[in-house]
Amino acid sequence: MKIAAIGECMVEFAPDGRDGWQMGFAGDTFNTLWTLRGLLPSNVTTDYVSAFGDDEFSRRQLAFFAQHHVGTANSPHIAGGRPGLYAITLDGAERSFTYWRGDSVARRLADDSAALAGSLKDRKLIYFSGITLAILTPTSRRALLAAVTVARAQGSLIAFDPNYRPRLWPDRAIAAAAITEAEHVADIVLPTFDDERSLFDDVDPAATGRRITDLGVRECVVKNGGQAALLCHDGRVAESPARPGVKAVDTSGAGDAFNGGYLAARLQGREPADAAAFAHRVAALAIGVRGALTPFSVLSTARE
Ligand SMILES: O=C(O)C(=O)C[C@H](O)[C@H](O)CO
Repeated sequence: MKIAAIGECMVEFAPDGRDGWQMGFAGDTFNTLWTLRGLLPSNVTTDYVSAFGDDEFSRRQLAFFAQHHVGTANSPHIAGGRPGLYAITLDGAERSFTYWRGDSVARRLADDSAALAGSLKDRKLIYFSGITLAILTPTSRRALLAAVTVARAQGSLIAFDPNYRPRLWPDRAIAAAAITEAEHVADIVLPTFDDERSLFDDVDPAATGRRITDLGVRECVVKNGGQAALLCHDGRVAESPARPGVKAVDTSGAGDAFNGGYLAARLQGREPADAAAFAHRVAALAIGVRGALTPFSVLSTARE
């Protein structure tokens, strides 16, 4: 089995708990792919599709990928390019992000459409997000959606998290239009209710689920922080309760880890309700560690 995620992995500065920072690598779609890598058998080919630079930070990033058996398929490696950077600040365990990513090399991930098509070929699962869309020019965004559409027609399962980050978009209407367009080519949509409320004025998770399934999406799980997620599948709607009494250290990447847990379980043939319960368990592990990535040794404790 071959899976891929498309997007931007940045250099991450996460609070180290002693008034300093620890450096790592993270980015929403990478966090989800990482979770899949940690949960799925080692013979699953796992590629992160992006664009990479050639500076010291790019070299370290690629070494980090290689060390964890994450490939880069046909992603372009661009001379002079460098990764974006973000820092996590915490208010208690609740995270917020500061970015330095205006000229990050990942913005060029769809410039070479032949390379992109090659990277997406023969994938069981392709995962991308609203952040992937937000970092691209309108032309590159069209190229990306065209490539995903072709891959879907050839049999890939497409999963998408709208992951709305207002600061990355020129305005709300452009974000709403691009995200809705992506949902039209997705089989599984994994939104977070707070994002959807601020982008689409949804009144509750049920409204989010309805709006997305009305587009023809067969499977949608609306995450809602520490509360129950809403599972909409084949016309049925059910709540998936969150785990009680989870102690949070850093909520960064919780939704991404949930997505990774959900998709890993679905790829292994588990039913949506079972997959969502598993995903809550994985997300609970993710918020117990600093930074957006959960070590594989911790992820392995999510399995029964
Ligand atoms: O906000 C982004 O663009 C990121 O990818 C940083 C974080 O790792 C991610 O948002 C966590 O969900």
